[in-house]
Amino acid sequence: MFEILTTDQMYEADRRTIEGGLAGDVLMDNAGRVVFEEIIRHWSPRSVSVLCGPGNNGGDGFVIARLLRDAGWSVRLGLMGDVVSLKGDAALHAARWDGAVERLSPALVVGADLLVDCIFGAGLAREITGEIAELITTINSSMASVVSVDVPSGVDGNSGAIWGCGVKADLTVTFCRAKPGHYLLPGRLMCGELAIRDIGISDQTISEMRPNCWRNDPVLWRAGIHWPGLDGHKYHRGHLLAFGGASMTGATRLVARAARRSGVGLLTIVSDPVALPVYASDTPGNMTAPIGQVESLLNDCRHNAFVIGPGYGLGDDTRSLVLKLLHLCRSTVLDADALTSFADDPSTLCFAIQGPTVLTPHEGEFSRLFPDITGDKLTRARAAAKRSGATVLIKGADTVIAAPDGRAAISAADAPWLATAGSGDVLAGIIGGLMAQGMEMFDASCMAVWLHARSGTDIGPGLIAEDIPEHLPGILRELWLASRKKG
Ligand SMILES: NC(=O)C1=CN([C@@H]2O[C@H](COP(=O)(O)OP(=O)(O)OC[C@H]3O[C@@H](n4cnc5c(N)ncnc54)[C@H](O)[C@@H]3O)[C@@H](O)[C@H]2O)[C@@H](O)CC1
Ligand SMILES: [K+]
Repeated sequence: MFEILTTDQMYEADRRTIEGGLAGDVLMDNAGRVVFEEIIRHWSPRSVSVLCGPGNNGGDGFVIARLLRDAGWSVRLGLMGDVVSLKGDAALHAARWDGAVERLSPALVVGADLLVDCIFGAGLAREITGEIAELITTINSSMASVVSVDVPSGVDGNSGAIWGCGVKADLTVTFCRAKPGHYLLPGRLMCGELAIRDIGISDQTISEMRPNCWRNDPVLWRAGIHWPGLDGHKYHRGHLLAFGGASMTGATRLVARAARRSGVGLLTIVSDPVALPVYASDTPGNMTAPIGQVESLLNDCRHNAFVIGPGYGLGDDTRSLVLKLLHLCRSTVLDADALTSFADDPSTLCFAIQGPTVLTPHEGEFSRLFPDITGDKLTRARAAAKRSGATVLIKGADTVIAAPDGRAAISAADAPWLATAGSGDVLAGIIGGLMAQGMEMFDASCMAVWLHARSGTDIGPGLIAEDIPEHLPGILRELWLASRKKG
């Protein structure tokens, strides 16, 4: 259930399922039935208005209305357009509804305790205007609970964008697999609780769609974790070089702490000599080295991973050091100043990326580096990954991680507490720490985002960035114990 399908993939899965022998009207009946089940699971009987659009999303509404009425609920149904204009399975299920069909209007909202939003689903293709826009405004300002079918009407299933206006749901019931728009902002904010329900489309049909986008979950990357063996040596767990700024020392101290908590064997902070005492006194396990020794440090290939950018400072020196690191083709995480230093010349950065490299921009850094790449976050992350050859992670409440080969994951975590100073530095440190231990760049990025988000939800209000590394051992222990049980 972790795959995320585009609306076209979902249409194709429906088509193949129907071709495989499950009639379309049965599929629609199944769809309506799972929504009905979710409704009776969430609410006791009350007065319901089912709001149906002109397509198959509306067709689902006729099934839901029938099942609710058969269960004894008081149901009104409104339809956009005429019943005679309905086609295919929607027409068939409309014929099975023998209650009244009202005109779809704000009048249906009055007196209803529950609204079932079946206006538009995957077929929404243009801006919502006029009467339907007014209806949506009325829905959103009513006191009634709202269930959206497939997607909240107005939300684009592929991008999460809103076509003019959108229904704000308490519960969204979607079928088979989620779509990007369920997790990408602003769509995600419109969904409320998300229920993903099986309607009879097989797992095999889904795998034939070759999905390459997932909700970020341990299932994706847990097999790629490099747990130390009993005979493990610290050098088997990598030696990360974290490049520290001369004045903003807090950022790299957080990078270092997070990398070490993620399990890296050794860590050296390399910085201007002026700041070394600060780094050296931070915690006894950190090693330090002056930037003047960088050549000899880099000649030692046991230094197998680098993190540079947080608090490092902008400019030519940063740029040339980054290019020197990239030339070595070792695991490299570029964040903050290491990215912004290339704002005037992003193609030089992209050209230099040959080895396993992760870029971790927030939205501002992303647009400075890839000003011509537009669209939703998933599309942009994929385009930037393809162009640069790096794994690109665009941070935010809906963090997207994209690999150059097109694979992508979207974080579905609910951790607003992570929006705090230093949180991004910690994330860069975890990624670097996992890559130093040998984890593949996409897996390491996904795992780091997940650990970071889990820490955010576990710690909750009051979280400061310093808390996150300290929280990692408990979560890692859970993952480790789970891996031993499976083995
Ligand atoms: N066999 C299938 O394909 C299944 C489809 N199902 C449902 O079918 C839905 C998709 O159905 P459709 O492809 O018919 O699409 P929709 O029902 O989402 O909407 C398409 C209709 O809305 C109109 N429309 C689109 N944007 C509009 C706008 N801004 N203003 C006014 N009219 C607009 C289109 O002209 C078209 O008539 C899914 O979301 C799901 O709910 C489910 O029943 C499961 C099975
Ligand atoms: K809908």
